[in-house]
Amino acid sequence: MSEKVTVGLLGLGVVGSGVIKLIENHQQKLAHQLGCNVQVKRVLVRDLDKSRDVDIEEDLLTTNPDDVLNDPDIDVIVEVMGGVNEAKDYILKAFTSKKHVVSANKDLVALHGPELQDAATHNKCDFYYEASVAGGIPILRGIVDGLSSDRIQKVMGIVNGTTNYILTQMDSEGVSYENALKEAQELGFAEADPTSDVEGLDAARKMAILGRLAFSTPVDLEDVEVSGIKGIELEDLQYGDQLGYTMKLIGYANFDNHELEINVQPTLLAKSHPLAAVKNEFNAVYVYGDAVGETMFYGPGAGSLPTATAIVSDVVTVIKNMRLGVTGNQFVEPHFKKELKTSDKRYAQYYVRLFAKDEAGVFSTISALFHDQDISFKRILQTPVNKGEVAEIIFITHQTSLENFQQALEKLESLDAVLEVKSYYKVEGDAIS
Ligand SMILES: NC(=O)C1=CN([C@@H]2O[C@H](COP(=O)(O)OP(=O)(O)OC[C@H]3O[C@@H](n4cnc5c(N)ncnc54)[C@H](OP(=O)(O)O)[C@@H]3O)[C@@H](O)[C@H]2O)C=CC1
Ligand SMILES: N[C@@H](CC=O)C(=O)O
Repeated sequence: MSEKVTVGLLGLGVVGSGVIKLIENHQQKLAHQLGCNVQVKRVLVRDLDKSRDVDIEEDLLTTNPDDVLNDPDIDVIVEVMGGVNEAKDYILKAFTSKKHVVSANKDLVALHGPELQDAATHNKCDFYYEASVAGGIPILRGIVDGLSSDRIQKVMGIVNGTTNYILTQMDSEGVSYENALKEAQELGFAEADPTSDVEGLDAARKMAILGRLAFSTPVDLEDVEVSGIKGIELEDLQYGDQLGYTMKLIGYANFDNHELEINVQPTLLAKSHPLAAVKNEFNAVYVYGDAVGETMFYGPGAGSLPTATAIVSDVVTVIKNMRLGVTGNQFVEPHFKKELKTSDKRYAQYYVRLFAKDEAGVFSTISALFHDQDISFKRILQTPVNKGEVAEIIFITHQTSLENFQQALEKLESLDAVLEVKSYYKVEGDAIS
């Protein structure tokens, strides 16, 4: 193998700048472990005149993708431009030109990962995308290599740094939702359009990728039920806190008997739960395997250098494969068929907050209604508001099927005494009361 391996970069934003810095700053270590230098040869950007967060020779930059994709000297393409269609085209072109690809693009991998993998295999190229899930945490390697001998049953994670940052800032610093989001954007955690962060879609994409790899089953993005953090009110965080819970946007995937439950939703976690301690832009993924039991992977889930670490580590793997004359990937050939779990088989506890007329017997009516659905309450708070005319009632249920909970909720909303069901969230773990 030659004395240097050349990289073509597609994108020089938050992550791309980190890749340049990391390759430069760790050149000695990289050369030592690889026996060759790693050099970035061309960089695709949209705007040549934009000021950059990194020192880079001007003539490395280009707005013509062919300058990168058709350069015969470039061995590895690093795609950190984001978006779906153009990025997909460029990656397919790279494979056709027999170039290996490393990508951070979860939007693309969640939607077209299997197709891109097929193209990579067909062209005998590597395709790695560690940075697409949980930024700097080597979770895909952890699952595909570290736990390859085990049968993974459950994956639960905080996989979006932006929403975790917002919830932490709202909860512990009393910062408003809008200001916390602005800070997350300024710090470079949020996507170019942060809607996908706050509406849970970014986390859903990561859960689709995790689900595929953890359970060796095909998981489509549409399989993931999603709700985001937009509607969460400060009151829910405060009542949650009072009851011993912390609000987190949780990605949840469970696979047993070929039945898959996979979703992303705001969840009240018992403060004793290991994921409850994960703050700000940090991510953590909890993996439960048949043999290993509980494991947790923790670290920065977004940001320039943490994400660059995952990317450059993928580049190192590619170069090691080149040296060995083999190709590799993060892919696990799906060998289990799956059905999505129906609501009668999905069990959880729930938090409900509602306003009701503050009249005699109202709470026993509500409790009887839930009892009829086989649901009992484990914690209750009741506060008079509006000079005692209205009661704000908060309760947490014991475990119930989603089907029973949804039916109870529907009946609750039609009760005369109930003025408004304000919010309801899944609850995970047991708070110490
Ligand atoms: N930010 C983060 O913490 C993380 C991001 N990711 C993923 O990494 C990828 C990059 O994210 P990030 O660095 O934050 O994004 P940025 O928006 O900061 O950077 C995107 C870069 O790509 C260039 N670019 C975008 N579209 C085109 C195009 N059509 N043609 C040429 N150049 C283009 C932009 O050029 P120009 O600068 O000229 O505008 C810019 O340099 C995304 O897929 C993201 O989801 C993954 C993990 C963490
Ligand atoms: N916007 C994403 C960036 C990393 O994937 C996040 O906030 O986690």
